[in-house]
Amino acid sequence: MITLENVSKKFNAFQAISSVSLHIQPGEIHGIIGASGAGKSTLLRLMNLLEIPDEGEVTVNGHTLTAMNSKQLREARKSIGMIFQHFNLAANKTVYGNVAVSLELAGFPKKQQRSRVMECLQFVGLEDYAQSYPAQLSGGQKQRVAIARALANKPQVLLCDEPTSALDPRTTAELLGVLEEISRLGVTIVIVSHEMNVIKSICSRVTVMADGKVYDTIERQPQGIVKKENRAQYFVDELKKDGEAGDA
Ligand SMILES: Nc1ncnc2c1ncn2[C@@H]1O[C@H](COP(=O)(O)OP(=O)(O)OP(=O)(O)O)[C@@H](O)[C@H]1O
Repeated sequence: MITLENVSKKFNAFQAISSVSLHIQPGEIHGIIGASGAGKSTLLRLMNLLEIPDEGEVTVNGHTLTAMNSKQLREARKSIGMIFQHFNLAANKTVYGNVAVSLELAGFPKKQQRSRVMECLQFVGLEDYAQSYPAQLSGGQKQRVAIARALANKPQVLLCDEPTSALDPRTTAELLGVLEEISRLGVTIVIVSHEMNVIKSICSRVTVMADGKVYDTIERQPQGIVKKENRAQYFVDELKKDGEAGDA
């Protein structure tokens, strides 16, 4: 679904990505993990050409993005959604407006916009918040709006850059559940995270990055998402665990 062939990227003299080749299969949830500065976010941004590689080829769903002109690239990007750590919502637009704008930019037929926006908000459980503004929402709800926006154009690929890093553990688990549902729709998901529990819970293949290179790619059985019904108890349980480790 996504193929990088010998992709490199420099920022001034700094080699952020060095000749990376990677193949992400259709329908998988692929994790990218590594130390801070290893090049994870840059690698993700190379997959939709938010960063233009200095060398190498990027192909998504059979289309070589690196061979496209800007008009062709705009068209190809409709099939690639993206979400970010800090949600990147427009503060002056309602929840509805934030989702609608991605349809407008993509030239989606006006008459069908309303039903598509509401369908996406329903998918993420926010249909009652259509007229709210981002400032009125929790972090988890904001990320759901960002997901609804990313899904509006029915992408085949969803790129996620540290999607849960600003969220508490319970909200993280709920968000990962939403990503699993999206995966079940057949969308290929790539998720950059420095949180090992996030990667372990939903990823079936994981690329470990180090110094701008692929250190290894691991196939694994996702552990599943541990959902805690009682948010306060989650914190108590975690703190007690730490105490036990200290006593040992
Ligand atoms: N636009 C940019 N201009 C200059 N340097 C950059 C730019 N973007 C990234 N870098 C540098 O490239 C390296 C890789 O950055 P990247 O954000 O991809 O790493 P990361 O593994 O995602 O790190 P983190 O987990 O801290 O977000 C870092 O040293 C970073 O400072």
